Amino acid sequence: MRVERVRLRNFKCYGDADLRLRRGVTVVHGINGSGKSTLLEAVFFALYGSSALDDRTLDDVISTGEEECTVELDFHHDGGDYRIERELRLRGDRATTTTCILEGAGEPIEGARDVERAVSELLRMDADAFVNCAYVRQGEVNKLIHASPGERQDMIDDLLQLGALEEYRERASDARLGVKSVLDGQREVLEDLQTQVERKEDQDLHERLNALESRRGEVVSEIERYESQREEAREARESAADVLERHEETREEIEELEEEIEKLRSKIAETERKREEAGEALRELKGEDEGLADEREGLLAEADVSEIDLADGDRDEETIEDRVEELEARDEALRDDLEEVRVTITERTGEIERLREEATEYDEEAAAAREAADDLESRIAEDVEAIEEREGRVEELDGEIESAREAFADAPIAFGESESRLEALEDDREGLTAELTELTAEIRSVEDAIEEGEQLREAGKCPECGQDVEDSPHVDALERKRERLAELEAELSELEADRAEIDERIERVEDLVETERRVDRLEEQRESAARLLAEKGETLADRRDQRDRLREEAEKYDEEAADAREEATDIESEVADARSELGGINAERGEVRDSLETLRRVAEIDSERGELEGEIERLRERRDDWATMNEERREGLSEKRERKRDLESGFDDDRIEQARERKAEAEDYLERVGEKLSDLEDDRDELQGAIGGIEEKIEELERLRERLESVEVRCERLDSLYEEAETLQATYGDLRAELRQRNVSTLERLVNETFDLVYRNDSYAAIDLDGDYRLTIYQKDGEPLEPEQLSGGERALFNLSLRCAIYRLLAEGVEGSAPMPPLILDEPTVFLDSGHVTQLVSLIESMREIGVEQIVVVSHDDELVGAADDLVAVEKSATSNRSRLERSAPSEALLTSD
Ligand SMILES: Nc1ncnc2c1ncn2[C@@H]1O[C@H](COP(=O)(O)OP(=O)(O)OP(=O)(O)O)[C@@H](O)[C@H]1O
Ligand SMILES: [Zn+2]
Repeated sequence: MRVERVRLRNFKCYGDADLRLRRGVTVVHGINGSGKSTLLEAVFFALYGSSALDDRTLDDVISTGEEECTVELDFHHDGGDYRIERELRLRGDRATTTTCILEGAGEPIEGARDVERAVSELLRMDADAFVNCAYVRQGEVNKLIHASPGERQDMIDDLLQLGALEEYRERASDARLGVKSVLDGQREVLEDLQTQVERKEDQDLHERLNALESRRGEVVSEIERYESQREEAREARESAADVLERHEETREEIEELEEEIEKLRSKIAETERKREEAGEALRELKGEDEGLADEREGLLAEADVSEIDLADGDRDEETIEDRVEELEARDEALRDDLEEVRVTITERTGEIERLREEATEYDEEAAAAREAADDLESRIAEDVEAIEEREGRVEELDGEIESAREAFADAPIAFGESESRLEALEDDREGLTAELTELTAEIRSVEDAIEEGEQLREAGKCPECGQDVEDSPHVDALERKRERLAELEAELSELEADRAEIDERIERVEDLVETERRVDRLEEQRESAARLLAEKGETLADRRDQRDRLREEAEKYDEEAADAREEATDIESEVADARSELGGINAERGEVRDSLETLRRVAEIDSERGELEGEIERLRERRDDWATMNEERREGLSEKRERKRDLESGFDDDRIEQARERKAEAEDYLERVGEKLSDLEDDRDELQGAIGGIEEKIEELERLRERLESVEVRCERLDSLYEEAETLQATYGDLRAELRQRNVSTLERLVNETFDLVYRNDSYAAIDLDGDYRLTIYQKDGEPLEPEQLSGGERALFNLSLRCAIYRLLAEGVEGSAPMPPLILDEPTVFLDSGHVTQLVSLIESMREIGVEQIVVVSHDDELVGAADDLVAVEKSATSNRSRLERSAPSEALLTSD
């Protein structure tokens, strides 16, 4: 067998992992707790399910915090490819297997139990055998050595398939013991039956039976005798009783007859009385009928129903009914007409009222229109007045404007120019004022110069340059300055005259400006007055139109009112007609109703008379019946009287006395014989019981004999069965011992060879394996050692050697070869020093050589790592706490050596 691929999801510490394994040695390494062992466990779990979990449960397998987990395993075995898939799911806090399927040769197998059985058969190993042989779990390296010889024997026997023979031997032994216990039971039964038969045979049952039967015969014949006598006595008593009874009957009959005769007589009298009463009633009824006939005649005479023939005696009901129906129909029709006319009157009257109201409304409307027109008329007069007044105002304003404009007639400027003229004049005046100021200043400076010059002249100096005057060129300058002053003063007065003139003109122009503004204001006033005038004019025209329209409307309303009144009058005459029609209809209806009443009464009388006739007829019939009845009764009465006479004549008192005596005698005898008989019957029943008891005992004896015979036969058969089982058991035992002996010697040889290979240079000479798989190790000096006495490392190697030997035995085949499982070792080097690790490596090598296709080892050891064909690194992510797998080849050299 070879694992090809393991896929895990949520299996313990694995989230998602997928690992392909190859032939050869694969070493799985990684730090503590990274998930190495879990990987191997997963393979084991895939194959055997919960059997691989020891005392743990399925929910331990699912990663904590997850709900489900899957394990898939692909493997190759004995030429075929197989695949197992398991899926677990948490339900509450318990996990269950939801999918378990084994696919490979043939139909897929489903269900945990069937898959486990199939895998055990396929690998020839159940879960126990797998951990004893193929899978060395962590810390279990010494398992095979620590096991007791018995356990070891079981393990190895199972591996070599010898277990089955032991099982068969045990089954044969169970069968033998089963047969034995049945046989013992049957023998006890046999003995018991034999003593019972003997005891019964000693009791003389048949003789006792004969004696009892002859006594029973005697008692029975005596009973018969008494019974026949009793029968005779009974007959005698019966015949006497008969006579007495008949006598009693006759007496009773006579009494009965007397009673009946009395009863008949009173009934006849009663019926006769009823007949008379009926005659009286008949007479009364006839009188009533005659009265009704008279009434009918009277009614018909006074009623005017001549169109039909209703003479007395001709009581044609149908004719009357037809007539009544006819009249009712007429009444109905009249009622409808009446209703119609009434409705017409009501409607028409309503119409008249409505029309009159309408006329009044028209009158009101006309009055309102006239009033509105009059209103308008007075407003029109007011308007005319206002227009005239406004026209006067406009004229007034025109005059004012005209007179204001006249001011410009002799003015130098035209209307509208005054403002600009005023501005120009003011500019001129400003210019003149500036010239004047300048001139005044000049005059002042000339006057100053003249004054200075005069002072200098008085001092004899030149007024111009201060030199002596005589020689000064400036002596004449003073004179010129005086001339200049005169010139300037003349100029000044001229300018002052100009300014006075301009001032005067400004004053005049300012007046004109004022006039212009006034004209403007007046013109504005005039314009607004004219506009108002025009508006008034328009309003006046509108009002006149409206007034005319209102007057026209008033006239139209008058006409409408007149029309409505006329129509109302017309309808009034219609209503009067309808009222007279109503009177006519009512009168006719009264007549019809009277006729109807008469006819109905006639019909009533007819039906009453019909009833009376019926009653009269019935009474007559009953009277006749009563008469017949009484006749019959009278006949019965005479018969009964005759019968009574006959019976009274046949009485005989002596015979009756005799019969009484005989009856008393018979009764006395019967009493005595009854007692005797019951005693005898008791005797007989007792005898019968005793006979029954003995007969039963005889039958039981027969049955016991039969059973005894059959139990004897069964015991014989069980004896031979027991012998067969004994032989079978011995055969299986012998076969197993023989096979085991053969295996043991082979195994011993193989263990020695393997151990030799590992411990070649050490101090051990040989290993001895006896028939019960007891292991003994011999040192070189010939001393024996128990395996437990070896050192830890030695024990580990020894154990592996033993496993290796078992593999080789499997490989060489006991009964044909079995394909070998992979060797799976979890931390096998724990107890080994480096020298022995080397030996372990060579042991592994030798396993490969004998044909173990696949070896998977969990180890930290460098040497083992070095010897691997494939390396699988396991590491756990610190963040997700999930393990991860990575496969790598250790070196090219190792790969090529594969
Ligand atoms: N159901 C589970 N869900 C999650 N983690 C689990 C579950 N069961 C066990 N583990 C964890 O799996 C981890 C791996 O255990 P495993 O025995 O495979 O480690 P290892 O690599 O063989 O370590 P060592 O070298 O110590 O033998 C442990 O840390 C354990 O806590
Ligand atoms: Zn001078």
